Amino acid sequence: MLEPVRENPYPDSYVLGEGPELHPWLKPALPLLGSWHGRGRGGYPTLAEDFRYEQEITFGHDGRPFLHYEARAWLVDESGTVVRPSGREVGWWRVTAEGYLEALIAHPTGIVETYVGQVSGAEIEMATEDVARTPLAKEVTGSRRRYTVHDGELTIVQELEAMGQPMQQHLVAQLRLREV
Ligand code: HEM
Repeated sequence: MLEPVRENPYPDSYVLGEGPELHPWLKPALPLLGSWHGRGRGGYPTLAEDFRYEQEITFGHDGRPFLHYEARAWLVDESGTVVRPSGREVGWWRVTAEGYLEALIAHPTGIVETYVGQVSGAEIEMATEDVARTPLAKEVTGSRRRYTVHDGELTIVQELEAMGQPMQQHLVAQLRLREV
């Protein structure tokens, strides 16, 4: 018989003041903490049509100087009716005292991106250092992201260099913090 195992003593926290104390290096990224929910629009020159989506994003921490990140999106039509699941990604955002940021983001589409960027005030900018792809993945060669928190709203603009196209916008979304 196996000994009973205790509960994980280091659960992630998504709310400031609950769970482990926030690592001081994460202070610049503090506005991101929590669970966000909102809507976006996207398109790309290789696609026949633009699209709309809804998205939920969570940023949590376990007291160490990195954020656990997860984002899930699903397509909706013009009237807001749910169409099907879409982009999904998980990762780690590593932040230093100076607000330097390194992120690792993995996609179920066979792509892993590493980013470097900067957290300054309520704005985060990052660009890919590397994009690794499995043999079946689509050709993505680079990406840039900007996250801005203003008046309780998180705006995300994402540019993509893929399918032989130059870097240009694929996604823009606005989200609000959701109580957990
Ligand atoms: C909110 C997240 C995202 C949503 C809602 C989204 C949505 C879409 C949609 C609807 C398409 C058209 C094909 C289809 O119907 O599935 C598409 C294509 C594509 N997306 Fe995204 N996407 C997201 C994130 C990403 C990310 C993070 C990347 C890169 C890592 C990416 C790269 C691509 C590529 C390469 C294509 C294919 C273009 C082509 O086949 O010509 N997408 N996306």
